[in-house]
Amino acid sequence: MQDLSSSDQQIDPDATNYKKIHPVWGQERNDTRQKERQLRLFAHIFDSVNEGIIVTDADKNMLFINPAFSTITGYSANDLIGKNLNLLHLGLMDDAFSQDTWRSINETGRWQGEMIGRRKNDESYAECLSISTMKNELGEVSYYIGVFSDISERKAAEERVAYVVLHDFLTNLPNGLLLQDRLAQAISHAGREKHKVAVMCLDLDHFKVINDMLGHLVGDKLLQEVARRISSVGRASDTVSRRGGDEFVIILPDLETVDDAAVIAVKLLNAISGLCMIDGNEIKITTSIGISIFPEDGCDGDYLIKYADAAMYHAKKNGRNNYQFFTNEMNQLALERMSIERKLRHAIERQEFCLHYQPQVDLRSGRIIGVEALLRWNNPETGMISPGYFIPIAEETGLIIPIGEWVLREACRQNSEWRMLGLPELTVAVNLSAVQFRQNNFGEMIKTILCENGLEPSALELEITEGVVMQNAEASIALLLELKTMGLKLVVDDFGTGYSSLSYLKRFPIDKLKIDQSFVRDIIVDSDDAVIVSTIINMARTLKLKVIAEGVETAEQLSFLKYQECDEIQGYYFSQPVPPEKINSLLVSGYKEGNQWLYVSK
Ligand SMILES: Nc1nc2c(ncn2[C@@H]2O[C@@H]3COP(=O)(O)O[C@H]4[C@@H](O)[C@H](n5cnc6c(=O)[nH]c(N)nc65)O[C@@H]4COP(=O)(O)O[C@H]3[C@H]2O)c(=O)[nH]1
Repeated sequence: MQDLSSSDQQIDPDATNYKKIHPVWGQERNDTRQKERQLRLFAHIFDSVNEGIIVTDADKNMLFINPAFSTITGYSANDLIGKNLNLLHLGLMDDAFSQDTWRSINETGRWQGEMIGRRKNDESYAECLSISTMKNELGEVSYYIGVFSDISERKAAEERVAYVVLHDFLTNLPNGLLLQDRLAQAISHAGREKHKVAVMCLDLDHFKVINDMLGHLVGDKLLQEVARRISSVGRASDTVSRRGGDEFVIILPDLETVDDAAVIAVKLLNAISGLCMIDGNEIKITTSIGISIFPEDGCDGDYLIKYADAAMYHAKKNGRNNYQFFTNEMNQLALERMSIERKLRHAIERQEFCLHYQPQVDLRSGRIIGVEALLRWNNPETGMISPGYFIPIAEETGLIIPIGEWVLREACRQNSEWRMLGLPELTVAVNLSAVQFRQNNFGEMIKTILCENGLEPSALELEITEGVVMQNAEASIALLLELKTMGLKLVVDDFGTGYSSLSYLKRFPIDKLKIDQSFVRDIIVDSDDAVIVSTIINMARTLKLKVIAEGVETAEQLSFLKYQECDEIQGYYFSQPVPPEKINSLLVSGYKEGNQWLYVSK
């Protein structure tokens, strides 16, 4: 114990003799010895604990410190004794603390809390401190006793955890959780100051394609570079956060006018759209931005983000690389989507779905050799709803899983019914969404459905769009192989719109390419499209794949495709998608009016 008041201790020379001669004094001597032992024990505790201990007099002049105090703070007893406490704990002695806390310590006799201390080398540290008083017989404070531990490491660990919980690991930007908190603060502050807050949702254009083509490592570096560019625009008080994927949300607090947000949006578009060099790849990226404004569009943070998201969606539809402010019309669209989603949840059980079938014709024989099943939704309140509208909603909400299974089951049931009627054998092609394609046990489900309907696998063709197959090409190859091994036929749909490389095409275990109708539409008037179509046909031939052209509407388109030796066609020229009973008659009579093109099935 470092006793700094230099109190002297008297040592008893022979306690035993004393006790023999003066029994009462002997008792007193015993008590004194016990007290001495106790004192030594307390001194030992004082010296050996890990907590720092400091004792001051009533004027806060330091009297004692223990060794742990020196270890933690770096101060020796000589540095401190006789000096005032304010030398050490600036926080402890500042105005606010002294007024409130010292009063409370004097009244209640104790206080505990966390504060920042300062070591001798001027480094600050976090400590957990408790102060108690020792009073005299008159109730006046004689000593203050402070006991504290250094909690800097624990605090740093807590701060690290809090940081990880609130930040995005890839870009170190605030994540969605911190964003919500900052947005709530920005709204309440702007509400008081009668200012505006802008919420911006940014989504990179075609990021998925870059990620797929150049790999995730490049994709990640690109996101880091974009995060850096976004953060370089605007003020320090703005919050730039990453919500996941290639989506960023920015909060601009305390704006005077809506125009200020437009100015920042333009700066962001420019900042992001410069060329990026990543691992030797020159990448040009653009972004689409949606903006909502507090208080004009609403006062609820979640809604403001949703509205900015809806506006961003609009910017994408508007040709990308632009910004859009949220409007009530967009709100209307968002509400409409929500209502469709609600209705879609009950469409299967309410038997509102049916399939129409569009014939696929072999150009050499002129026969219908297959049909494509196309989903139709007839809702009693809204009437017919186009699959182009509701399928994306079903995909986003996951409803495509039960709906897709219903389509597969119904298409196989219908095919089996046609065969039982003795009609020519057809393959039925069914469209698959990305979510279905990557669904667990998808192969098993198809096996069960085929088995239930007594169909061999070659009676079913699965159409998967080029974009879906290329999303994760290596994983797609494995999935396609599994389906191919089962004996199913596989078609790459909308071919030409994606970014398939020849090397991948060679490795995909597919049977057929379906040329997207956007190329077929203009083959007669647009020489570029004509070249694309004839190239795809030649490439398919080289790779020993069949090729089908969709969206054939005119005799001229048909002649061109025949001349290019395309294998199959599908389109309004021969037939629109029709209910199944119409297919029965087409299979039997199989002709097109005007006799320009005559098909017979048998
Ligand atoms: N202008 C023109 N259009 C033609 C012609 N021939 C066929 N079409 C239309 O083109 C679309 C072809 O289907 P898709 O590209 O797979 O595109 C489909 C497909 O992506 C999706 N879809 C339809 N049914 C299903 C389904 O059961 N599951 C999934 N996942 N998607 C489906 O919805 C999309 C739109 O389907 P639909 O509205 O039925 O539209 C169909 C069809 O009616 C033509 O000569 N000219």
